[in-house]
Amino acid sequence: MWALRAAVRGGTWLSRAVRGCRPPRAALLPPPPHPERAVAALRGGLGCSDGREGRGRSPRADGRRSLADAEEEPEDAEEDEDEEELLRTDPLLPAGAQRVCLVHPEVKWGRGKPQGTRAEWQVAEARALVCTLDGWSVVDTMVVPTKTPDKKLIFGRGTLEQLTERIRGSPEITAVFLNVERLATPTKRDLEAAWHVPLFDRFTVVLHIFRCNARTKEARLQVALAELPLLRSHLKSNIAHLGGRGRSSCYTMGSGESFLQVQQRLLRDREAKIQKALERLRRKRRLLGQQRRRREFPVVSVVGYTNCGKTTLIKALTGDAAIQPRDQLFATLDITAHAGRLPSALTVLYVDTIGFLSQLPHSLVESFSATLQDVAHSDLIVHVRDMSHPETELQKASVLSALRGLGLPHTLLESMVEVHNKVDLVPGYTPAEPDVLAVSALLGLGLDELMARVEDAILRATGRRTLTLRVRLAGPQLSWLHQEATVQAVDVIPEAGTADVKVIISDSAYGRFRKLFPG
Ligand SMILES: Nc1nc2c(ncn2[C@@H]2O[C@H](COP(=O)(O)OP(=O)(O)OP(=O)(O)O)[C@@H](O)[C@H]2O)c(=O)[nH]1
Ligand SMILES: [Mg+2]
Repeated sequence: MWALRAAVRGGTWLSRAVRGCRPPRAALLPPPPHPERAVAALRGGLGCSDGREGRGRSPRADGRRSLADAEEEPEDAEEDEDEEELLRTDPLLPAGAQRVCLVHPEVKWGRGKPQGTRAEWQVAEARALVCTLDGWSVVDTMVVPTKTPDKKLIFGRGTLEQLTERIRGSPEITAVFLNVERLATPTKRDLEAAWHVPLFDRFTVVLHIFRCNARTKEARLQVALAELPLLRSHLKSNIAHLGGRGRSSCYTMGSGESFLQVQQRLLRDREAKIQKALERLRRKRRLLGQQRRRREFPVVSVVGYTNCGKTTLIKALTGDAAIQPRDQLFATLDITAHAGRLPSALTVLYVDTIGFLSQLPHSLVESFSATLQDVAHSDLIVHVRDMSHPETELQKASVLSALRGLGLPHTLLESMVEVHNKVDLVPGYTPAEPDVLAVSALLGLGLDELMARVEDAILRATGRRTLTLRVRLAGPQLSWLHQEATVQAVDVIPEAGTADVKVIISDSAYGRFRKLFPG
Protein backbone atom coordinates (compact mmCIF):
# COMPACT_ATOMS: atom_id res chain seq x y z
CA MET A 1 0.00 0.00 0.00
CA TRP A 2 1.33 3.38 -0.87
CA ALA A 3 1.76 5.72 2.02
CA LEU A 4 0.41 9.20 1.66
CA ARG A 5 3.19 11.49 2.71
CA ALA A 6 2.20 14.75 1.28
CA ALA A 7 4.39 17.57 0.24
CA VAL A 8 4.21 19.73 3.28
CA ARG A 9 6.78 21.94 4.83
CA GLY A 10 5.82 23.47 8.12
CA GLY A 11 2.25 23.77 6.93
CA THR A 12 3.19 26.47 4.42
CA TRP A 13 3.16 24.49 1.22
CA LEU A 14 -0.47 24.40 0.65
CA SER A 15 -2.15 27.61 -0.17
CA ARG A 16 -5.81 27.56 0.69
CA ALA A 17 -6.49 26.24 -2.69
CA VAL A 18 -8.79 23.30 -3.56
CA ARG A 19 -11.14 25.77 -2.17
CA GLY A 20 -14.47 24.16 -2.49
CA CYS A 21 -14.35 22.95 -6.06
CA ARG A 22 -13.66 26.28 -7.67
CA PRO A 23 -13.48 26.44 -11.47
CA PRO A 24 -10.41 24.79 -12.93
CA ARG A 25 -7.42 26.39 -14.47
CA ALA A 26 -7.59 26.90 -18.19
CA ALA A 27 -5.21 24.51 -19.90
CA LEU A 28 -5.31 25.84 -23.43
CA LEU A 29 -2.76 24.60 -25.88
CA PRO A 30 0.19 26.69 -26.96
CA PRO A 31 0.46 27.60 -30.59
CA PRO A 32 2.34 24.52 -31.81
CA PRO A 33 4.71 24.55 -34.76
CA HIS A 34 2.19 22.71 -36.94
CA PRO A 35 -0.91 23.86 -35.11
CA GLU A 36 -3.52 21.88 -37.01
CA ARG A 37 -1.57 18.62 -36.70
CA ALA A 38 -0.53 19.01 -33.11
CA VAL A 39 -3.95 20.06 -31.90
CA ALA A 40 -5.58 17.23 -33.82
CA ALA A 41 -3.16 14.85 -32.19
CA LEU A 42 -3.72 16.34 -28.78
CA ARG A 43 -7.44 16.12 -29.12
CA GLY A 44 -7.28 12.64 -30.41
CA GLY A 45 -4.66 11.31 -28.12
CA LEU A 46 -4.81 11.35 -24.42
CA GLY A 47 -8.03 12.65 -23.04
CA CYS A 48 -6.52 16.07 -23.33
CA SER A 49 -8.36 18.62 -21.26
CA ASP A 50 -8.44 22.24 -22.13
CA GLY A 51 -10.32 23.22 -19.03
CA ARG A 52 -12.70 25.47 -20.98
CA GLU A 53 -15.90 25.91 -19.13
CA GLY A 54 -19.58 25.77 -19.83
CA ARG A 55 -19.49 24.13 -23.24
CA GLY A 56 -21.49 21.20 -24.55
CA ARG A 57 -24.51 19.50 -23.12
CA SER A 58 -25.35 18.41 -19.60
CA PRO A 59 -22.73 20.48 -17.85
CA ARG A 60 -21.56 19.57 -14.38
CA ALA A 61 -23.10 21.22 -11.41
CA ASP A 62 -20.03 23.46 -11.15
CA GLY A 63 -20.12 24.27 -14.83
CA ARG A 64 -16.86 22.55 -15.71
CA ARG A 65 -16.42 20.90 -19.05
CA SER A 66 -13.36 19.50 -20.68
CA LEU A 67 -12.41 19.03 -24.27
CA ALA A 68 -12.57 15.29 -23.70
CA ASP A 69 -16.16 15.69 -22.54
CA ALA A 70 -17.13 18.13 -25.22
CA GLU A 71 -15.84 15.92 -28.01
CA GLU A 72 -18.07 12.99 -27.27
CA GLU A 73 -20.09 11.66 -30.18
CA PRO A 74 -23.72 12.78 -30.46
CA GLU A 75 -24.92 9.16 -30.47
CA ASP A 76 -23.51 8.87 -26.97
CA ALA A 77 -26.19 11.23 -25.64
CA GLU A 78 -28.15 8.47 -23.91
CA GLU A 79 -25.05 6.91 -22.39
CA ASP A 80 -24.07 10.40 -21.38
CA GLU A 81 -27.24 10.85 -19.39
CA ASP A 82 -26.73 7.49 -17.66
CA GLU A 83 -23.21 8.52 -16.78
CA GLU A 84 -24.35 11.86 -15.38
CA GLU A 85 -26.82 9.93 -13.24
CA LEU A 86 -24.01 7.72 -11.93
CA LEU A 87 -22.05 10.83 -11.03
CA ARG A 88 -24.80 12.37 -8.92
CA THR A 89 -23.73 11.87 -5.31
CA ASP A 90 -24.34 13.24 -1.85
CA PRO A 91 -21.77 15.63 -0.41
CA LEU A 92 -19.05 13.93 1.60
CA LEU A 93 -18.24 16.87 3.84
CA PRO A 94 -20.41 19.63 5.28
CA ALA A 95 -20.44 22.89 3.33
CA GLY A 96 -18.85 25.99 4.78
CA ALA A 97 -15.89 26.74 7.00
CA GLN A 98 -14.78 24.34 9.73
CA ARG A 99 -12.41 24.87 12.65
CA VAL A 100 -10.80 21.49 13.00
CA CYS A 101 -9.16 19.65 15.85
CA LEU A 102 -6.53 17.35 14.35
CA VAL A 103 -6.09 14.12 16.30
CA HIS A 104 -3.15 11.94 15.28
CA PRO A 105 -3.02 8.45 16.83
CA GLU A 106 0.67 7.65 17.18
CA VAL A 107 1.88 4.06 17.33
CA LYS A 108 5.22 4.25 19.10
CA TRP A 109 6.28 0.62 18.89
CA GLY A 110 5.25 -2.80 17.64
CA ARG A 111 4.01 -3.95 14.25
CA GLY A 112 1.76 -0.94 13.63
CA LYS A 113 4.61 1.59 13.91
CA PRO A 114 4.98 3.33 10.56
CA GLN A 115 8.39 2.93 8.93
CA GLY A 116 10.49 5.68 7.42
CA THR A 117 8.43 8.62 8.63
CA ARG A 118 7.84 10.59 11.80
CA ALA A 119 4.70 11.66 13.65
CA GLU A 120 5.49 15.34 12.96
CA TRP A 121 5.46 14.69 9.19
CA GLN A 122 2.28 12.72 9.37
CA VAL A 123 0.71 15.56 11.33
CA ALA A 124 1.99 18.09 8.76
CA GLU A 125 0.50 15.98 5.97
CA ALA A 126 -2.84 15.75 7.76
CA ARG A 127 -2.83 19.51 8.36
CA ALA A 128 -2.10 20.04 4.65
CA LEU A 129 -5.07 17.88 3.70
CA VAL A 130 -7.41 19.79 6.01
CA CYS A 131 -6.13 23.20 4.86
CA THR A 132 -6.60 22.19 1.21
CA LEU A 133 -10.35 22.36 1.86
CA ASP A 134 -12.02 25.68 1.29
CA GLY A 135 -12.44 27.60 4.52
CA TRP A 136 -11.16 24.80 6.75
CA SER A 137 -8.46 25.51 9.34
CA VAL A 138 -6.77 23.57 12.14
CA VAL A 139 -7.34 25.18 15.54
CA ASP A 140 -5.93 22.44 17.75
CA THR A 141 -3.61 19.45 17.24
CA MET A 142 -3.24 16.44 19.48
CA VAL A 143 -0.81 13.56 19.04
CA VAL A 144 -2.28 10.72 21.07
CA PRO A 145 -0.55 7.40 21.85
CA THR A 146 -2.33 4.26 20.71
CA LYS A 147 -1.54 0.61 20.14
CA THR A 148 -4.53 -0.16 17.96
CA PRO A 149 -5.23 2.64 15.45
CA ASP A 150 -7.04 0.22 13.12
CA LYS A 151 -9.31 -1.32 15.72
CA LYS A 152 -12.82 -0.27 16.72
CA LEU A 153 -11.49 1.12 19.96
CA ILE A 154 -8.70 3.34 18.73
CA PHE A 155 -7.85 4.78 22.14
CA GLY A 156 -7.70 3.36 25.64
CA ARG A 157 -10.44 4.44 28.03
CA GLY A 158 -8.31 7.04 29.89
CA THR A 159 -7.04 8.64 26.68
CA LEU A 160 -10.53 8.78 25.25
CA GLU A 161 -11.81 10.53 28.36
CA GLN A 162 -9.05 13.14 28.14
CA LEU A 163 -9.73 13.70 24.45
CA THR A 164 -13.45 14.03 25.03
CA GLU A 165 -12.92 16.54 27.83
CA ARG A 166 -10.64 18.70 25.68
CA ILE A 167 -12.83 18.62 22.58
CA ARG A 168 -16.08 19.24 24.44
CA GLY A 169 -14.39 21.97 26.46
CA SER A 170 -13.33 23.88 23.33
CA PRO A 171 -16.34 25.53 21.74
CA GLU A 172 -14.20 26.87 18.86
CA ILE A 173 -13.80 23.29 17.54
CA THR A 174 -16.47 22.50 14.94
CA ALA A 175 -15.10 19.20 13.58
CA VAL A 176 -12.43 16.55 14.28
CA PHE A 177 -10.06 15.08 11.71
CA LEU A 178 -8.80 11.74 12.98
CA ASN A 179 -5.66 10.84 11.07
CA VAL A 180 -6.43 7.22 10.29
CA GLU A 181 -6.96 5.79 6.81
CA ARG A 182 -10.52 4.58 7.34
CA LEU A 183 -12.84 4.85 10.31
CA ALA A 184 -15.34 2.04 10.82
CA THR A 185 -18.84 3.54 10.73
CA PRO A 186 -19.73 2.38 14.32
CA THR A 187 -16.50 3.93 15.63
CA LYS A 188 -17.28 7.18 13.84
CA ARG A 189 -20.78 7.21 15.24
CA ASP A 190 -19.65 6.46 18.81
CA LEU A 191 -16.93 9.12 18.75
CA GLU A 192 -19.25 11.72 17.22
CA ALA A 193 -21.78 10.97 19.96
CA ALA A 194 -19.08 11.45 22.59
CA TRP A 195 -17.53 14.60 21.06
CA HIS A 196 -20.68 16.30 19.75
CA VAL A 197 -18.97 17.34 16.48
CA PRO A 198 -18.63 15.67 13.07
CA LEU A 199 -15.60 13.42 12.61
CA PHE A 200 -13.68 12.68 9.41
CA ASP A 201 -10.96 10.25 8.35
CA ARG A 202 -8.33 10.54 5.62
CA PHE A 203 -10.31 8.52 3.09
CA THR A 204 -13.26 10.91 3.21
CA VAL A 205 -11.11 14.03 2.97
CA VAL A 206 -8.93 12.70 0.14
CA LEU A 207 -12.01 11.49 -1.71
CA HIS A 208 -13.57 14.93 -1.38
CA ILE A 209 -10.42 16.59 -2.79
CA PHE A 210 -10.41 14.08 -5.65
CA ARG A 211 -14.06 14.84 -6.37
CA CYS A 212 -13.28 18.55 -6.49
CA ASN A 213 -10.32 18.14 -8.81
CA ALA A 214 -11.64 15.51 -11.21
CA ARG A 215 -12.59 17.25 -14.45
CA THR A 216 -12.97 14.77 -17.26
CA LYS A 217 -15.76 12.28 -17.13
CA GLU A 218 -13.25 9.46 -16.82
CA ALA A 219 -11.67 10.91 -13.69
CA ARG A 220 -15.08 11.60 -12.19
CA LEU A 221 -16.20 8.03 -12.86
CA GLN A 222 -12.99 6.76 -11.29
CA VAL A 223 -13.75 8.71 -8.15
CA ALA A 224 -17.33 7.37 -8.17
CA LEU A 225 -15.92 3.84 -8.37
CA ALA A 226 -13.53 4.49 -5.52
CA GLU A 227 -16.43 5.65 -3.34
CA LEU A 228 -18.30 2.35 -3.49
CA PRO A 229 -16.55 0.67 -0.55
CA LEU A 230 -17.50 3.65 1.58
CA LEU A 231 -21.14 3.35 0.55
CA ARG A 232 -21.02 -0.40 1.26
CA SER A 233 -19.64 0.01 4.75
CA HIS A 234 -22.16 2.76 5.55
CA LEU A 235 -24.97 0.56 4.35
CA LYS A 236 -24.04 -2.40 6.53
CA SER A 237 -23.54 -0.43 9.67
CA ASN A 238 -26.59 1.76 9.14
CA ILE A 239 -28.77 -1.32 8.84
CA ALA A 240 -27.10 -2.96 11.84
CA HIS A 241 -27.70 0.28 13.74
CA LEU A 242 -31.37 0.34 12.82
CA GLY A 243 -31.67 -3.32 13.83
CA GLY A 244 -30.05 -2.54 17.14
CA ARG A 245 -32.73 0.08 17.78
CA GLY A 246 -35.46 -2.51 17.43
CA ARG A 247 -36.26 -2.09 13.73
CA SER A 248 -35.85 -5.06 11.47
CA SER A 249 -32.80 -5.16 9.26
CA CYS A 250 -34.32 -8.11 7.40
CA TYR A 251 -37.39 -6.42 6.05
CA THR A 252 -38.56 -8.70 3.23
CA MET A 253 -39.50 -6.95 0.04
CA GLY A 254 -41.85 -8.41 -2.59
CA SER A 255 -38.83 -9.98 -4.32
CA GLY A 256 -38.06 -12.06 -1.26
CA GLU A 257 -34.84 -10.13 -0.70
CA SER A 258 -34.06 -8.43 2.55
CA PHE A 259 -33.61 -4.66 2.58
CA LEU A 260 -29.85 -5.12 2.93
CA GLN A 261 -29.78 -7.52 -0.03
CA VAL A 262 -31.73 -5.08 -2.22
CA GLN A 263 -29.36 -2.22 -1.36
CA GLN A 264 -26.33 -4.43 -1.95
CA ARG A 265 -27.70 -5.46 -5.33
CA LEU A 266 -28.23 -1.81 -6.27
CA LEU A 267 -24.63 -1.05 -5.36
CA ARG A 268 -23.42 -4.01 -7.44
CA ASP A 269 -25.46 -2.70 -10.39
CA ARG A 270 -23.97 0.73 -9.92
CA GLU A 271 -20.46 -0.71 -9.84
CA ALA A 272 -21.08 -2.67 -13.05
CA LYS A 273 -22.48 0.43 -14.78
CA ILE A 274 -19.52 2.59 -13.76
CA GLN A 275 -17.08 -0.09 -14.91
CA LYS A 276 -18.89 -0.32 -18.23
CA ALA A 277 -18.91 3.45 -18.72
CA LEU A 278 -15.20 3.60 -17.87
CA GLU A 279 -14.41 0.80 -20.28
CA ARG A 280 -16.34 2.66 -23.00
CA LEU A 281 -14.35 5.85 -22.41
CA ARG A 282 -11.07 3.97 -22.28
CA ARG A 283 -11.81 2.10 -25.49
CA LYS A 284 -12.43 5.42 -27.18
CA ARG A 285 -9.22 6.84 -25.71
CA ARG A 286 -7.21 3.82 -26.86
CA LEU A 287 -8.59 4.17 -30.38
CA LEU A 288 -7.79 7.85 -30.48
CA GLY A 289 -4.36 7.09 -29.05
CA GLN A 290 -3.68 4.79 -31.99
CA GLN A 291 -4.56 7.63 -34.33
CA ARG A 292 -2.18 9.86 -32.43
CA ARG A 293 0.61 7.33 -32.76
CA ARG A 294 0.03 7.16 -36.49
CA ARG A 295 0.59 10.92 -36.60
CA GLU A 296 3.89 10.23 -34.91
CA PHE A 297 4.26 12.88 -32.28
CA PRO A 298 6.66 11.55 -29.68
CA VAL A 299 5.09 11.44 -26.23
CA VAL A 300 6.90 12.34 -22.99
CA SER A 301 5.06 11.35 -19.80
CA VAL A 302 5.88 13.55 -16.83
CA VAL A 303 5.42 11.63 -13.58
CA GLY A 304 6.26 12.20 -9.92
CA TYR A 305 4.97 12.56 -6.39
CA THR A 306 2.06 14.91 -5.87
CA ASN A 307 3.05 18.59 -5.62
CA CYS A 308 6.60 17.94 -6.93
CA GLY A 309 6.13 20.42 -9.80
CA LYS A 310 5.07 18.32 -12.82
CA THR A 311 2.54 20.83 -14.12
CA THR A 312 4.91 23.76 -13.50
CA LEU A 313 7.65 21.98 -15.44
CA ILE A 314 5.34 21.30 -18.41
CA LYS A 315 4.29 24.93 -18.37
CA ALA A 316 7.96 25.99 -18.44
CA LEU A 317 8.85 23.55 -21.24
CA THR A 318 5.91 24.39 -23.47
CA GLY A 319 5.53 28.08 -22.68
CA ASP A 320 1.85 27.34 -22.26
CA ALA A 321 0.75 30.44 -20.37
CA ALA A 322 -2.70 29.03 -19.77
CA ILE A 323 -1.49 26.18 -17.54
CA GLN A 324 -1.86 27.20 -13.91
CA PRO A 325 -0.10 24.98 -11.40
CA ARG A 326 -1.57 25.14 -7.92
CA ASP A 327 0.10 24.67 -4.60
CA GLN A 328 -2.10 21.86 -3.40
CA LEU A 329 -2.27 18.11 -3.29
CA PHE A 330 -3.73 16.21 -6.22
CA ALA A 331 -4.17 19.34 -8.33
CA THR A 332 -3.92 17.25 -11.50
CA LEU A 333 -6.30 14.30 -11.69
CA ASP A 334 -6.84 14.13 -15.42
CA ILE A 335 -4.23 13.14 -17.92
CA THR A 336 -3.66 16.10 -20.26
CA ALA A 337 -1.24 16.62 -23.13
CA HIS A 338 0.58 19.79 -24.13
CA ALA A 339 2.63 20.42 -27.27
CA GLY A 340 6.20 21.63 -26.84
CA ARG A 341 9.17 22.18 -29.09
CA LEU A 342 12.62 20.69 -28.58
CA PRO A 343 15.82 22.54 -29.58
CA SER A 344 15.85 20.80 -32.99
CA ALA A 345 12.30 22.10 -33.59
CA LEU A 346 10.85 18.62 -33.09
CA THR A 347 7.34 18.79 -31.60
CA VAL A 348 6.64 16.50 -28.66
CA LEU A 349 3.58 16.02 -26.49
CA TYR A 350 4.18 16.36 -22.75
CA VAL A 351 1.63 14.36 -20.81
CA ASP A 352 0.76 15.65 -17.34
CA THR A 353 -0.24 12.86 -14.96
CA ILE A 354 -1.83 12.41 -11.57
CA GLY A 355 0.72 12.69 -8.75
CA PHE A 356 1.79 9.56 -6.95
CA LEU A 357 0.90 9.19 -3.32
CA SER A 358 1.46 6.76 -0.58
CA GLN A 359 -0.96 5.49 2.04
CA LEU A 360 -3.73 6.39 -0.31
CA PRO A 361 -6.93 4.44 0.24
CA HIS A 362 -6.70 1.28 -1.80
CA SER A 363 -9.79 1.76 -3.93
CA LEU A 364 -8.52 5.18 -5.04
CA VAL A 365 -5.17 3.68 -5.97
CA GLU A 366 -6.84 1.00 -8.04
CA SER A 367 -9.16 3.27 -9.93
CA PHE A 368 -6.41 5.76 -10.77
CA SER A 369 -3.71 3.28 -11.70
CA ALA A 370 -5.82 2.52 -14.78
CA THR A 371 -5.25 6.12 -15.91
CA LEU A 372 -1.53 5.71 -15.48
CA GLN A 373 -1.54 2.74 -17.83
CA ASP A 374 -1.31 5.38 -20.56
CA VAL A 375 2.25 6.04 -19.46
CA ALA A 376 3.08 2.66 -21.02
CA HIS A 377 2.35 4.14 -24.46
CA SER A 378 4.78 7.01 -24.14
CA ASP A 379 8.22 7.20 -25.73
CA LEU A 380 9.93 8.61 -22.65
CA ILE A 381 9.22 9.06 -18.95
CA VAL A 382 10.47 12.12 -17.07
CA HIS A 383 10.44 11.57 -13.31
CA VAL A 384 10.22 14.89 -11.47
CA ARG A 385 11.36 15.05 -7.84
CA ASP A 386 10.95 17.82 -5.28
CA MET A 387 14.44 18.12 -3.80
CA SER A 388 13.31 20.58 -1.15
CA HIS A 389 11.02 18.03 0.45
CA PRO A 390 12.44 16.32 3.55
CA GLU A 391 11.01 12.97 2.47
CA THR A 392 12.21 13.19 -1.12
CA GLU A 393 13.97 9.79 -0.97
CA LEU A 394 10.84 8.07 0.31
CA GLN A 395 8.83 9.80 -2.37
CA LYS A 396 11.21 8.54 -5.05
CA ALA A 397 10.98 4.99 -3.72
CA SER A 398 7.20 5.19 -3.69
CA VAL A 399 7.03 6.51 -7.28
CA LEU A 400 9.45 3.89 -8.60
CA SER A 401 7.65 1.05 -6.91
CA ALA A 402 4.31 2.28 -8.28
CA LEU A 403 5.78 2.58 -11.79
CA ARG A 404 7.18 -0.95 -11.55
CA GLY A 405 3.71 -2.10 -10.49
CA LEU A 406 2.28 -0.76 -13.74
CA GLY A 407 4.20 -3.36 -15.73
CA LEU A 408 5.81 -0.80 -18.05
CA PRO A 409 8.20 -1.94 -20.79
CA HIS A 410 11.79 -2.35 -19.55
CA THR A 411 13.24 0.01 -22.12
CA LEU A 412 10.88 2.75 -20.95
CA LEU A 413 11.91 2.31 -17.31
CA GLU A 414 15.59 2.15 -18.19
CA SER A 415 15.55 5.29 -20.32
CA MET A 416 13.68 7.31 -17.66
CA VAL A 417 15.10 10.82 -17.13
CA GLU A 418 15.27 11.91 -13.48
CA VAL A 419 14.78 15.62 -12.86
CA HIS A 420 15.59 17.25 -9.53
CA ASN A 421 13.17 20.15 -9.23
CA LYS A 422 12.81 23.11 -6.83
CA VAL A 423 16.57 23.47 -6.47
CA ASP A 424 16.04 27.20 -5.96
CA LEU A 425 14.85 26.22 -2.48
CA VAL A 426 18.03 24.24 -1.73
CA PRO A 427 20.95 26.70 -1.90
CA GLY A 428 24.12 25.25 -3.46
CA TYR A 429 22.40 22.05 -4.57
CA THR A 430 24.29 19.68 -6.87
CA PRO A 431 22.97 16.20 -7.56
CA ALA A 432 25.08 13.29 -6.34
CA GLU A 433 24.11 11.10 -9.30
CA PRO A 434 25.72 11.82 -12.70
CA ASP A 435 22.70 11.35 -14.97
CA VAL A 436 20.36 13.58 -13.08
CA LEU A 437 19.31 17.09 -14.16
CA ALA A 438 18.82 19.83 -11.57
CA VAL A 439 16.18 22.42 -12.46
CA SER A 440 13.90 25.03 -11.07
CA ALA A 441 10.72 24.79 -13.10
CA LEU A 442 9.43 27.90 -11.39
CA LEU A 443 12.46 30.07 -12.16
CA GLY A 444 13.25 28.41 -15.49
CA LEU A 445 16.71 27.18 -14.43
CA GLY A 446 18.33 24.17 -16.13
CA LEU A 447 15.63 23.83 -18.78
CA ASP A 448 17.95 24.01 -21.83
CA GLU A 449 19.97 21.06 -20.53
CA LEU A 450 16.77 19.18 -19.78
CA MET A 451 15.35 19.77 -23.27
CA ALA A 452 18.63 18.64 -24.86
CA ARG A 453 18.50 15.45 -22.77
CA VAL A 454 14.86 14.84 -23.66
CA GLU A 455 15.63 15.33 -27.32
CA ASP A 456 18.51 12.90 -27.21
CA ALA A 457 16.41 10.26 -25.49
CA ILE A 458 13.44 10.81 -27.81
CA LEU A 459 15.53 10.46 -30.96
CA ARG A 460 16.96 7.22 -29.62
CA ALA A 461 13.64 5.86 -28.37
CA THR A 462 11.69 6.60 -31.53
CA GLY A 463 14.32 5.61 -34.09
CA ARG A 464 14.42 9.13 -35.49
CA ARG A 465 17.53 10.41 -37.17
CA THR A 466 18.90 13.55 -38.70
CA LEU A 467 19.34 13.33 -42.48
CA THR A 468 20.10 15.77 -45.28
CA LEU A 469 17.93 15.02 -48.31
CA ARG A 470 18.24 16.59 -51.76
CA VAL A 471 14.86 17.58 -53.18
CA ARG A 472 13.63 19.20 -56.39
CA LEU A 473 12.08 22.58 -55.70
CA ALA A 474 9.52 22.11 -58.44
CA GLY A 475 8.11 18.93 -56.86
CA PRO A 476 6.03 18.29 -53.73
CA GLN A 477 8.92 16.79 -51.70
CA LEU A 478 9.67 19.86 -49.64
CA SER A 479 6.08 20.40 -48.52
CA TRP A 480 5.78 16.65 -47.85
CA LEU A 481 8.81 16.84 -45.57
CA HIS A 482 7.34 19.86 -43.80
CA GLN A 483 4.21 17.79 -43.16
CA GLU A 484 5.75 14.49 -42.14
CA ALA A 485 9.12 15.35 -40.61
CA THR A 486 10.84 18.16 -38.75
CA VAL A 487 12.66 20.42 -41.17
CA GLN A 488 15.67 22.03 -39.55
CA ALA A 489 17.34 23.84 -42.46
CA VAL A 490 16.81 24.34 -46.18
CA ASP A 491 19.85 25.10 -48.30
CA VAL A 492 18.64 26.16 -51.76
CA ILE A 493 20.83 25.51 -54.81
CA PRO A 494 19.14 27.86 -57.34
CA GLU A 495 21.15 26.88 -60.40
CA ALA A 496 20.15 23.23 -59.97
CA GLY A 497 16.54 23.98 -58.95
CA THR A 498 17.09 21.81 -55.86
CA ALA A 499 17.63 22.18 -52.13
CA ASP A 500 19.46 20.25 -49.43
CA VAL A 501 16.97 19.80 -46.62
CA LYS A 502 18.12 18.85 -43.12
CA VAL A 503 15.36 16.91 -41.40
CA ILE A 504 14.67 14.87 -38.32
CA ILE A 505 12.67 11.95 -39.63
CA SER A 506 11.37 8.66 -38.30
CA ASP A 507 12.36 5.41 -39.99
CA SER A 508 8.80 4.84 -41.16
CA ALA A 509 8.41 8.36 -42.59
CA TYR A 510 11.75 8.00 -44.38
CA GLY A 511 10.56 4.70 -45.86
CA ARG A 512 7.42 6.42 -47.15
CA PHE A 513 9.46 9.31 -48.55
CA ARG A 514 11.67 6.91 -50.51
CA LYS A 515 8.64 5.05 -51.82
CA LEU A 516 6.82 8.22 -52.90
CA PHE A 517 9.87 9.94 -54.36
CA PRO A 518 12.23 7.23 -55.61
CA GLY A 519 15.63 8.09 -57.06
N1 LIG B 1 10.15 27.20 -5.39
C1 LIG B 1 9.69 26.42 -6.36
N2 LIG B 1 8.40 26.05 -6.37
C2 LIG B 1 7.98 25.24 -7.38
C3 LIG B 1 8.84 24.77 -8.39
N3 LIG B 1 8.14 23.98 -9.22
C4 LIG B 1 6.87 23.96 -8.75
N4 LIG B 1 6.77 24.73 -7.65
C5 LIG B 1 5.55 24.99 -6.86
O1 LIG B 1 5.07 23.76 -6.31
C6 LIG B 1 3.63 23.77 -6.26
C7 LIG B 1 3.09 22.54 -6.97
O2 LIG B 1 3.39 22.62 -8.33
P1 LIG B 1 2.59 21.78 -9.43
O3 LIG B 1 3.30 22.01 -10.71
O4 LIG B 1 1.14 22.02 -9.37
O5 LIG B 1 2.88 20.31 -8.90
P2 LIG B 1 2.30 18.94 -9.46
O6 LIG B 1 3.39 17.92 -9.33
O7 LIG B 1 1.72 19.14 -10.82
O8 LIG B 1 1.16 18.66 -8.39
P3 LIG B 1 -0.12 17.65 -8.50
O9 LIG B 1 -0.80 17.91 -9.81
O10 LIG B 1 -0.94 18.06 -7.33
O11 LIG B 1 0.40 16.26 -8.37
C8 LIG B 1 3.21 25.08 -6.95
O12 LIG B 1 2.95 26.04 -5.94
C9 LIG B 1 4.43 25.50 -7.75
O13 LIG B 1 4.54 26.92 -7.91
C10 LIG B 1 10.23 25.18 -8.34
O14 LIG B 1 11.06 24.85 -9.17
N5 LIG B 1 10.58 25.99 -7.30
MG1 LIG C 1 -0.19 18.85 -11.54
